[in-house]
Amino acid sequence: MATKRNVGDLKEADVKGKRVFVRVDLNVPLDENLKVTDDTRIRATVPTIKYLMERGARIILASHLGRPKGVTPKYSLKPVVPRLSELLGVNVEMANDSIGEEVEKSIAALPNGGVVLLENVRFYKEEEKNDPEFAKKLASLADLYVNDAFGTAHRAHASTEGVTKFLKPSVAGFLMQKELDYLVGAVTNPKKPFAAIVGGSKVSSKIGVIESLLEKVDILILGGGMIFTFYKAQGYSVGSSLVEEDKLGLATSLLEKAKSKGVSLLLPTDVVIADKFAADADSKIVPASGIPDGWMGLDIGPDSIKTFSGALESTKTIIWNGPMGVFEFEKFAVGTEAIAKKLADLSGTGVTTIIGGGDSVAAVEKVGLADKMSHISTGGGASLELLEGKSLPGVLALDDA
Ligand SMILES: Nc1ncnc2c1ncn2[C@@H]1O[C@H](COP(=O)(O)OP(=O)(O)OP(=O)(O)O)[C@@H](O)[C@H]1O
Ligand SMILES: O=C(O)[C@H](O)COP(=O)(O)O
Repeated sequence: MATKRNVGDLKEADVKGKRVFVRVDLNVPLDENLKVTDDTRIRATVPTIKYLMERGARIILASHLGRPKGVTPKYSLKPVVPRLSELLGVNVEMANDSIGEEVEKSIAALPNGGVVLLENVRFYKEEEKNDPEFAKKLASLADLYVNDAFGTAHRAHASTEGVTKFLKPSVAGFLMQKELDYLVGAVTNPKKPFAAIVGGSKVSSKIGVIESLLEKVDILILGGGMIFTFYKAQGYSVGSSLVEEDKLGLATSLLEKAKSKGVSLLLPTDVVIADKFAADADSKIVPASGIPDGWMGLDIGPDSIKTFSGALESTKTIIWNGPMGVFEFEKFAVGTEAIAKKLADLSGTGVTTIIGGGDSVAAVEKVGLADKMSHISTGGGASLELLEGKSLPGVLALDDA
């Protein structure tokens, strides 16, 4: 199925005085005191909401938080309200539910430019079941639908998909549009040479992405825990590094596929190994073929950083998904941070750099380089599915442009 990109535009809609149902992804991390620890997703919703406020819309925000089974106070969206209100410069009203009479009353009393946040839609099991009756109840709250929840667009749930059957027009918000422009745009029509960097823990979770990218890229760089499955498939000893024994054949066939497609597939030539999986492990640098028994590879080595950086210099578009090593341990974050710095430098020279969600975003943020990249996705699972070439139900459900 082709990935849809040309979706209905919010700017075409007449919103003054209208009740606008905006699905956002406010699924943010909270600490044990229910304080928001990363407000990226809250900040990312602001342009769409402010646009609607400025045009006198009456804004109904809906989101999920976590994966609650029924009504669960620790998954309430209340902790999001202070930061959201601060960013928008208005007092966002918190509803005590996502459907029902009380909610309808709050919406009826909402002035033009006012904002109400509904309670976690996943407090109803009907949300994830994409129950049409629940979707209809959500739809009845509003006059039009805006989906700005890119991070949840891979879920066919009542508030992301079902609701569009009962509420028209159904258009994309600005964040959704930006994510599609970068992630679909770059992959379908990249400025060449086009490179992808894929890391993370396991090859099994990235098979779809690697296979899909092999059809499009000129250079594919692999790092992270998955490289040891490739090494073992080539006959190297890998000590106690992470290996997926049942994926050795797959690794070989991916290497062959790259060759037949003329893709330059780069594996690290040296690795940083550790005597245990710990922040304070003893470590040393060895060639890829020289990992002794009892040691495990936790990062790419300096020669690999040099080779990868050199290869990236010739490119015009780079997509990165998944860290190069166990970046949560300072000692093994060097490779990931070096790649982040390289991408930040290349962005400054006009290369399009896209960070496709998940842990690589956390790594880029940790080193303070997020604002240097062309685009940082707010979606983990959603961006992976897009890079795999899949269509997202929350996008398919929107009106065509
Ligand atoms: N050599 C390694 N050995 C073991 N684990 C590793 C290694 N290199 C990276 N990792 C781990 O991989 C994890 C990230 O893998 P994952 O596949 O989840 O990445 P991601 O795609 O960025 O995240 P998401 O799945 O959320 O999109 C990190 O926690 C990191 O510590
Ligand atoms: O964080 C995410 O990936 C999205 O908010 C979707 O959440 P989910 O994986 O619980 O559906």
